Amino acid sequence: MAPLPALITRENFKSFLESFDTVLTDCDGVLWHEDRLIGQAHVTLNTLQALGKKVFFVTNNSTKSRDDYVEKCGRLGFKATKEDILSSAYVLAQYLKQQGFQKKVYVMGMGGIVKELQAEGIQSTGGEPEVYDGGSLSTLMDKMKLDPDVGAVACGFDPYLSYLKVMRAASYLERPGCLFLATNTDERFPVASKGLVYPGTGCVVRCVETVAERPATVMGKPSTKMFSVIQEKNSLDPKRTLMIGDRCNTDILFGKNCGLQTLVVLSGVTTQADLEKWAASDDPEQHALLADYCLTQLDDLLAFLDPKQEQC
Ligand SMILES: C[C@H](OP(=O)(O)O)C(=O)O
Ligand SMILES: [Mg+2]
Repeated sequence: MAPLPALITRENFKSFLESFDTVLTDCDGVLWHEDRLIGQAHVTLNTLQALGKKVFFVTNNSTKSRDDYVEKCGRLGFKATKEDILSSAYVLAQYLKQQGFQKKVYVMGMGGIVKELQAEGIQSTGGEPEVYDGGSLSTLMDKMKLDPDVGAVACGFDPYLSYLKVMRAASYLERPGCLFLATNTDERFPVASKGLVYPGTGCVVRCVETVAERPATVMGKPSTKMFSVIQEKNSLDPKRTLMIGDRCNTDILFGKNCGLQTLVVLSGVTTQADLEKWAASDDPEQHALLADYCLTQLDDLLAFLDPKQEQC
């Protein structure tokens, strides 16, 4: 057994608010679902910023560049500069920069990865559809040409996942020293409608890992790399930093791996039933998924915050 996350109430709100200086907030499932704002998440963060809290946006979503996220945040009413945004695509490009990587990257993913690599002067190939045309495997082998300059494979969310792309990635990974990087391994996107399930980046990464017979190095949450990149330009006190997320095996685990306070919201993938299952378990790995605090959704805080910052 383990204690459930504490609900934030009028009684404990003041001590909660005074316990942190910085917020790291997840995006999909906390702030928005694709392009749809979740409640008044923007008013909540803007109010916290007006109270002097520093806010960083930390997303495993590699489909967009930081510039794209600055535009999205502005459009949805959030206050964010490029320096406030950490995406898994940005962390991947920083990782290769720190490795002094000079070759080319084969990208299974979208524009976010390509743009962040370009920003660091790193060349890439891939990033577009490659569809199997029904030919024999030997025909495929004859037709497939590999780029001699590729020295790394980067797997991100790729809606054009295909047999040929997995074949290409795994073939590059046969090369001695070829790096194998993944932006994240989230199993699903936190968008559920009409009983449909939206596969996340995890299916792309696990597919290539299976064929390559080797694990990828994961850049996004729960890895602490995202926090290390923030700390290169800031000196945050982990104990006075709050991580807010909707997925416990990435966001909350990331917060715990970095020594942060953690708050889970139930507006994304995690449900109250999940929390009760993990709390009732005897498995320490399930206990590790339990956050310090819980809210149904982020803007529940507005019940205690006055958007005009007149504290109750
Ligand atoms: C859903 C997740 O994005 P995040 O919740 O980290 O913003 C992802 O892109 O797989
Ligand atoms: Mg999320």
